[in-house]
Amino acid sequence: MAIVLGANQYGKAEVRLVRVRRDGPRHELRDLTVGIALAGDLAEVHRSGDNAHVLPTDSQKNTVYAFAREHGVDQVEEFGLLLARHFVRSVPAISRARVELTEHGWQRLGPHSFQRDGSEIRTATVTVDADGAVDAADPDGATGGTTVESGISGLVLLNSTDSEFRGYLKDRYTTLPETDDRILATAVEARWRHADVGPTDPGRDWAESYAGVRAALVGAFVETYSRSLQQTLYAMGHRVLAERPEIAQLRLALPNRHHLLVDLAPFGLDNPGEVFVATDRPYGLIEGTVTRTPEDGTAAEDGTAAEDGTAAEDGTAAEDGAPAPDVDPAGDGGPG
Ligand SMILES: O=c1[nH]c(=O)c2[nH]c(=O)[nH]c2[nH]1
Repeated sequence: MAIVLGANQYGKAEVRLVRVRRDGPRHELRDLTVGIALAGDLAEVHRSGDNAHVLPTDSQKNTVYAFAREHGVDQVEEFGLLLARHFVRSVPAISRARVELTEHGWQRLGPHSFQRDGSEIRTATVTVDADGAVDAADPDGATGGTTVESGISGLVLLNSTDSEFRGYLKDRYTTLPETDDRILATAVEARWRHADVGPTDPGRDWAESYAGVRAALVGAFVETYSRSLQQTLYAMGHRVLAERPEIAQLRLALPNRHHLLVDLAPFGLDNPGEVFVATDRPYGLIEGTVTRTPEDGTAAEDGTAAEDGTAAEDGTAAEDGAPAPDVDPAGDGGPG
């Protein structure tokens, strides 16, 4: 029985980049964490230690900083495409580059003063393979080889009413009381894939798209009378796909940040939905993908539609499926 090298990739993780634009007295700040993973013809370094095909991860890190200086940093998707295309085009052994970007927000306090935003972060994962790295001047009609997935994490939302949970299945272990009025709170973890990003597609308005998706998610959460967080999840995903034609698919992971009504009777007090304990664990975790039905209508309608969780066969780790929620020890959750 032969022993062979399987999937492999390598790169620099968690490159911390802060870019200040000082064109005038009013500075602009971008704060990113960038991860790079390169895959391709890398068998020899694993077998014999021959490094001829290996661009050092140190060089990859330097490229991030150099590109930030040379090209600036505006939209994370754009910066990711720049880097991913660069590695596939310039390193002969590399046939696929995955660049993961996380943007940490800062609010302006003054012309050169900023306050770090709360837990909300914007993300992008850009993957380019050889088809996606064709010469910009001569794309030859190619459209494959590039995927851009944008996302948001840590968007904490709360409705203090218009949420109920009742009529659920009960077995001998069910103790949860039904409720027709509860707090519904979650920290939205969403990832969405942009449709048809071609190999030379430079021209999207990523900022407008991100703002639009975020607004659709928030709008649907706020406006949906919720009978379950599952219903709210689907309403959020549905709103995004209905309003944003550029989005092909969206995955959501919604932790149910349980808020339990405190029993104040021992103190001779009533509690008409006013005093809650926000529990942090365990918490319900509601996950789902919302996608477009193909023209032939073959998509499963029973919630079993493919989730892109299939193993990649190109020597790279599969990374899809519903996004993992931010498991923040300080986060909320609970049994209710
Ligand atoms: O919206 C909810 N969905 C559930 O599946 C569930 N399960 C539970 O205990 N509470 C809730 N709430």
